[in-house]
Formats: sequence, structure tokens, C-alpha cells
Amino acid sequence: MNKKKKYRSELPPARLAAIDALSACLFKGQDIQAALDAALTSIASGRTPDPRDAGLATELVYGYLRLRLRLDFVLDSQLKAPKKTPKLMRLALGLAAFEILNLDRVPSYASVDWCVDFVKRDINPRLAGVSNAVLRGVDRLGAEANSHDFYRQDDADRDTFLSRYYACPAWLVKLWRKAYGERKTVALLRASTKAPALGLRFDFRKDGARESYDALRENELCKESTPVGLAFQAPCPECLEAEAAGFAVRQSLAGQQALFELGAEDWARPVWDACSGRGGKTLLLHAIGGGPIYASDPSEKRLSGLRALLEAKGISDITTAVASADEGQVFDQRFPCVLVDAPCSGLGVLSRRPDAKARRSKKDITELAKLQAKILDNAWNALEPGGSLIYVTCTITPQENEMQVDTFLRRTPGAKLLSRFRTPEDTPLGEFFFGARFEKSAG
Ligand SMILES: C[S@@+](CC[C@H](N)C(=O)[O-])C[C@H]1O[C@@H](n2cnc3c(N)ncnc32)[C@H](O)[C@@H]1O
Repeated sequence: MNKKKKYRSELPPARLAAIDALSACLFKGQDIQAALDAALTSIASGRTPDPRDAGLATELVYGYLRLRLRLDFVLDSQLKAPKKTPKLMRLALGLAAFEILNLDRVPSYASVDWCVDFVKRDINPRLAGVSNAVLRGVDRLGAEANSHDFYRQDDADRDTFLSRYYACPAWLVKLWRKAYGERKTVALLRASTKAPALGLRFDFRKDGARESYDALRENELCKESTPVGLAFQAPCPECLEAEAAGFAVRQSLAGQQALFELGAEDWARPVWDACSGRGGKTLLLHAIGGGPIYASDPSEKRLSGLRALLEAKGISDITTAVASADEGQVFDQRFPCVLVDAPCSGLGVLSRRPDAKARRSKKDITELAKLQAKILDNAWNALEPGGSLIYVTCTITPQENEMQVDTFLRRTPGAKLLSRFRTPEDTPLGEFFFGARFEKSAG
């Protein structure tokens, strides 16, 4: 039997799934959640994966991605030839270093063992000794590797220090410091290194859901609420029960807050949700104000997810269409309210989508800002006089947020800014949304 195959089957399942998912994400550009789902299905040979393996693999993958640049700096301090290290070996070492420095319940020797065996059997036997030495070195560093001083020992400038310590690409640190200043940047960076709050949205049409919401709001782990949602510092058994009973589904509370802050409870119907995706916000709007709602998205896959939900819930007053919203008329009518939950760089939700740190570049922001501007202009054309256009992003860049709003107002006669919202920097939710509400003059 091929040695490589033999060892892969011996690698602890959660580590195997984590390495496969991270390789697919970082080396082949796949979406991390899709890659993790595929890896977990594969280790369970197509069956439902063991929940403990799935839980550990998820913690490893997301924890590693949140701290990847910091872990790389730690590895570089221990490697004699960092640039010559094969990328799969660096990934395995980084994952093991993450366990050693951040997971108290995993003994260091266990992390060293699986990683050294993996390097020996799956990468190159001659690199096993180096791997062992590097990980022992990381273990000796201990708490020092999580201290500020470790990342500025070479008199690194402030941007470099922040980039290393908070594991964030230097271009983004620079952009945030210039646009938003020191305090806000550090708050954003700090949030990006931690898991976000668990957000739930309740479906009060389900018997028992209201009681579950009321009881859970009193739970000590509950951090914030909206009229239909709650956020928890960490998943508690009662929240998981509420999900299992069908009372609630996961949905970012920061995203819910943005809609409520922009007056979602009063938006006139019918609403056109022009970037509906799988319909998280479409269903929230339906829950608080009913239909009719028109939902469209260019992604057939995402929209079919929404259609399946509508069928399962027996909702008939949401009409769907696969369509881009950046040009032409999608539905054959005008609307008193249009929601543009825009495609964006996602830099406000790095805690939930840490793969964006590796995938996004400065150039993407310019491209996305152009697309957002086109969608805004086209949505404006579909708006009735006196109607409201709502613009929402889950990112933090001036080009996609404040500047986007300002330039839209400048080039659009009859547009008035009614309100603007930004998730406060001291939010306990770990995620940041931006939104604006425009009104079209009635004349
Ligand atoms: C932030 S996500 C929307 C999330 C969704 N509203 C929800 O709450 O679940 C942005 C969406 O914009 C869609 N999109 C990308 N390009 C678009 C375009 N040209 N016109 C309309 N939507 C677009 C993406 O497919 C994606 O589903």
C-alpha cells in the first residue's frame, strides 16, 4: 500500500479534515466553509461526521485562519530556512503551533506527534527532525508567543507590529489606520482574531419560539438582542436546543441590527431585495412585516437555497428571480422600497470569514466599489418616487461605505440621505456592518 495513503488514514480525523480544508482554501482558492464541509464528509466516508471531530476541525480551521500571520511569524522565528519550507509543511506546523499556543486542552506532545508523523510520512522524512525542533521551540516560547513584545523585538514599525500581532495583512492595517485612526483600527483588529458572537433569528410563527426567545434573552451568555434575534458570547446548550427545535436559525445579530437601525420595521411593501443570496435578510423582513417581497440574486445556487426554504415554510408571497441587479429591469414593476445588501469585501466580518484575509486584496475593493455603484444606480431606477433605497455592507472600507454614499448622493438628483449606521467599535458581537437609507424625492 502507498505509504502516503496509509498515514493519511492514521492521522487523527479532525487534523486530516483541517489540513485538507485549509489546503483547498489557501492553495486552491476554495471557500473555507465549503472546503471544510467536503473534507468532513470525506473523512466520514460520506456519512455524517462525528460531531466531536467536526467541532475540533472547525475550531482548528477557523482559529488557524484568524491567527495565520501571527503563527507564521512565530514559525519564522524558529525555522532556519523559512523560505525553503514546503507550503504544506508550513501549514501543518502552523496548525500544530496553533494548538500548542491556543488550545489548553490539547497536550503539546500530542500536537508535536501528529505533525511530525505527518511531515515524515506525507511530506519528506528528512524534514521530520526540523519539524520536531520547531514545534519544541514553539512550545518553549509559551506565553511569550502571545505577548506584544515578541512581535516588535526588531523595532518593527507600528503597521508591521499590528499586522504581525493581529494577523492581518499590512495593506489592510495601513488602510484602516489612515481612514479610521488608531483606536478603531485596534478594535477592529482585536475583534478579527476572536470567534464572533453566535447570532440567532427566531421564527415566531413556530409554537414555542416566543417563549424560547424570552427565556434565552435572560441567559447570562446573551449579549445583545433585536426584536427577532439574540446574540450569545458562546453557544450555550439552550441556544442549540432552540435551533434543534426549529425556533431559531443562525444569523449574524450585527447584520440584523443594521436593518433595524435603518428602520426595517417601517419599510413599505413590496420590497425588492436585490442581492438576496440565500435569503437571510429576505426572511427577516418577511418575519417582521410580511410580503410581498421580490428577491433576486445572480447566484442560482444561493437562490435555490432560498427557494427550498420558502417551500419548506409554505411562504408564497416571496417571488424569486436569478438575476444581476447592476443593469436592466429585474422585475416588471417599480418598488416603494429596495434593499441592496451589496456584494462587498467582507472585511467587517473577518472573525466569521477569516479566509478573506488571505483572499482579498486592495484591488478587489476598487472593483467591488464599482459594482456596488452600478447596483445602487440601477436599484434607484426601480424605486418609486418617495421610496426608500437601503444600502448595506458587511465591510469596513471608505470606498465601499462612506465614499460610496457620498458619491451616490453627489451624482443622484433627488436623493436624500435619511440615516446612516455603523456597528459601534465597542460591540461585543465581533462583527461590523455599515448601512445607509436614501429617500427619492416625491416630485
Ligand atoms: C452580502 S451577500 C447577500 C446576503 C443576503 N442578503 C443574506 O442576507 O443572506 C451579497 C450577494 O450579492 C450577490 N451579488 C453579486 N453580484 C451581484 C450583482 N451584480 N447583482 C446583484 N447581486 C449580486 C451575491 O451573489 C451575494 O449573494
